[in-house]
Amino acid sequence: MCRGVSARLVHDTRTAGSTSAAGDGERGSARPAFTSSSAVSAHNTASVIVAVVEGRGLARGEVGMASIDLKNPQVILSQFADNSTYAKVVTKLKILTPLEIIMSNTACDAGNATKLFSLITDNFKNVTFSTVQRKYFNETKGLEHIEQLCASEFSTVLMEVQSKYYCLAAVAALLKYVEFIQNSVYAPKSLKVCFQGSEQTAMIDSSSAQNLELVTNNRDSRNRHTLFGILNYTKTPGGSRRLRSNILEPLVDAETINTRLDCVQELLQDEELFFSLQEVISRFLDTEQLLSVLVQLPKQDTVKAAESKITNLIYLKHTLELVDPLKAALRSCKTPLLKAYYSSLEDKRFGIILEKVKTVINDDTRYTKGCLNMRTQKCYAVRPNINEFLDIARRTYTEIVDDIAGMIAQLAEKYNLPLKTSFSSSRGFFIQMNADSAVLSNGQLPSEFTKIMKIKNTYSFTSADVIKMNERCQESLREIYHMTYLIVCKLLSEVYEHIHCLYKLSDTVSMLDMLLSFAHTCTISDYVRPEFTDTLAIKQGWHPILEKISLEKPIPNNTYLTEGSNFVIITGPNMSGKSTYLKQIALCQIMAQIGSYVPADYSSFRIAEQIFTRIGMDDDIETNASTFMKEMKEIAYIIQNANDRSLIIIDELGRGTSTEEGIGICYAVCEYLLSLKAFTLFATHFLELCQIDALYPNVENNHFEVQHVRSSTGNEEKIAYTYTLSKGHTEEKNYGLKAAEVSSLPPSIILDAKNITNHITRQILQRQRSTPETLRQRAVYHLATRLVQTARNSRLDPDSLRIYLKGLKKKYEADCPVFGQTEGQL
Ligand SMILES: Nc1ncnc2c1ncn2[C@@H]1O[C@H](COP(=O)(O)OP(=O)(O)OP(=O)(O)O)[C@@H](O)[C@H]1O
Repeated sequence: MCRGVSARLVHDTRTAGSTSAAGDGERGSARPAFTSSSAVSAHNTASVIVAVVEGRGLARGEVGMASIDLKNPQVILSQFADNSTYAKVVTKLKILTPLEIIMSNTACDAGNATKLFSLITDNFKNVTFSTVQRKYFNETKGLEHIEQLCASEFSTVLMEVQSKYYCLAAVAALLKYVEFIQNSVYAPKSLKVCFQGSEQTAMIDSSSAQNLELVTNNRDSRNRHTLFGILNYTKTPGGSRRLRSNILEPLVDAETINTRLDCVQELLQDEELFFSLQEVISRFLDTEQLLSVLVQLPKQDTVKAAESKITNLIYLKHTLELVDPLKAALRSCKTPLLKAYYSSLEDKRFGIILEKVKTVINDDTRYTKGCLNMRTQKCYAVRPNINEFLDIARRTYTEIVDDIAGMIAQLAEKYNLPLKTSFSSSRGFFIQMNADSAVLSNGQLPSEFTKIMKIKNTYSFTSADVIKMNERCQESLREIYHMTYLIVCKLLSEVYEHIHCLYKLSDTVSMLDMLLSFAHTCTISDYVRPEFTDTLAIKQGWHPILEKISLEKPIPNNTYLTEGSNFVIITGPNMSGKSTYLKQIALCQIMAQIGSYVPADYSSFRIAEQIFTRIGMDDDIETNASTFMKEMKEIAYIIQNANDRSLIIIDELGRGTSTEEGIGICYAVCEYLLSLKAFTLFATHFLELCQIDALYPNVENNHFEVQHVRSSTGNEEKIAYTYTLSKGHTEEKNYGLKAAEVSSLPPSIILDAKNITNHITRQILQRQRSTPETLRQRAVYHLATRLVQTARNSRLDPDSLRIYLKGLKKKYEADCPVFGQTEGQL
């Protein structure tokens, strides 16, 4: 075991289960030198293995990744330059939710872990972590693997990756590792391989995904009150996986998003299409997993491997038989994407495979629920007269099953008890009896019965004879499976060349499932189709998760951000609705960018390339970071990564330090963000910050209104929340003190606090009152930015536009220096 890893594992108090051995890892030789910590994965359903490798020396920071889903035979390669926080690597890994991460042993050589190694092991404490000798990260081998394993329709990926050494090195180690743990190899030309840079999707860092409760609820991980939970009406595992990954990585291409939205619209308008499609889609099994097993060639023929291949052939037949009904459901569709899916189903290979399958498999063999039913289907899957020994073995099996039933009937007669023959995959055949309808002598079952269990009012037990018969039954079943397996393998080898059409099918099914799910959500709540422009405008939008949680519909609010007004400060007393409003905007933006309708009366979005949030949460006890340090880290991350196309949500900043310092930090951060054209929404309790609009005319102040209601006695005043956003900053003063009054603080302290607060407020306001000069600058700025926008929207040719904009800049820069800076890139 690599010392670095073992040291860490002891430190992390994780169980260290080593499987290390030397050797070159070739087939038949000693195992490759893999070192693994056997920490149980938190994600029981996780099935993705990821290999990560980083360049050395000058290439440090260049990261290659390769992942494969054991339930979906798709290899995803990526390579990118990351900064010193390795935010991209961590975000990508969080999205993949790996079962296991593998890295080179040199990443933790002699206890000297690289920064990337430490970051990954710290961030993914519940994920199994393994190291592999560096020699397996071999880019030449990686390229060979891809050439050999990639299905021909995806082979253009070779052009994309042939000079991307790090992702090729990662894939070499990954495939070697999978061969080792699965004891199987992938069939030649069977894998879907694709390259994903980090550009085609919007980036949402992992803490923003957590703040916004995109896929996991912060209080209870099983709670469905997340964006994923409210959008997930999918019927297949593939559809649900697709929805989840889309939420975490929304699209950035408006055209693609609009083609999805067209489909959702058609599904909403055509009820028959919606219901017929939903009915067919819900009959599909996990097509991706099916493909995964079909393309793996076991290195040893075990009964388990045989049984699973037969099951998968039955699933394959079931899946192929759904192609025609799916086509029929899509026949009259109108939108381009649905039409494209319809044409993809016209692929002749579906028919060819099904015909071949039917020459060997009985027509009435199908996927059924219940383990005994499925066992019978597997036994009789192959047509009679293909192998006479198989036919004999099946007759024997039937006789044994009949004998067991006869034997239990005889026992029932002998003891005059209502005995039933039952079956479970773990016990095989056994006896069951309803306790209420049985009369037992001495209240005891006859001594012949063993392994007695009673659950509620049902007894389960067996007898020595039944056990013996079960063994005979298993023996004949093994024979049947073995002979069937040989026939199935021959059949599969004949259909392999056509099997890649299933990649298209699984893609079609998961996408249709996700789009149906979006349409389904709209039938439950009144969502609207979003538009994509240069403006973020939401009319009467509401928080989609709050709508599900609360009994009444949330109070809707408007949002408006545009280039000339791209920074909104939001103020209001505690509990007035600021955080909810901020999260609602980010959630609507994500919903729009995945092709879903959004909770609003009207909505228009500017595509966001990155969505950042800094939302005040409790201290992170786990990482022992103080509130303040956590805030600083999060804000530093935003500053390092934000660009002109970002959406930035900041919910309070500078809380963990003194007020003056807090205001200072907020002010400096705002000024930096104001130098970008990003859309920023900033909620704060520091009312001093609202004065920044005097200097920066692209800043808008909004606040949440509250009302003051007198109690019936007229002695007390209470705050009533309206959750309604209004222009300007809040006029509410000392609401913290009002909250303190309700607490048990002594009245003398509250009185002192009020006096001191009033004094400081007067001083600050005097210093910051707007001068006539700043008011004039604001007016000039508004006029100039409006002129810029009008010119941009006009049909001026690029040269004339450039000259006109230059002229504007020259004319207004002297009167309003801020205009010169913010519109400097005219
Ligand atoms: N638009 C709305 N409609 C109905 N209820 C709302 C709305 N917005 C917020 N609420 C309710 O008010 C509660 C408090 O809202 P929120 O946490 O957003 O306030 P806040 O202003 O951020 O408070 P603080 O400043 O203390 O963080 C929410 O939990 C929610 O139940």
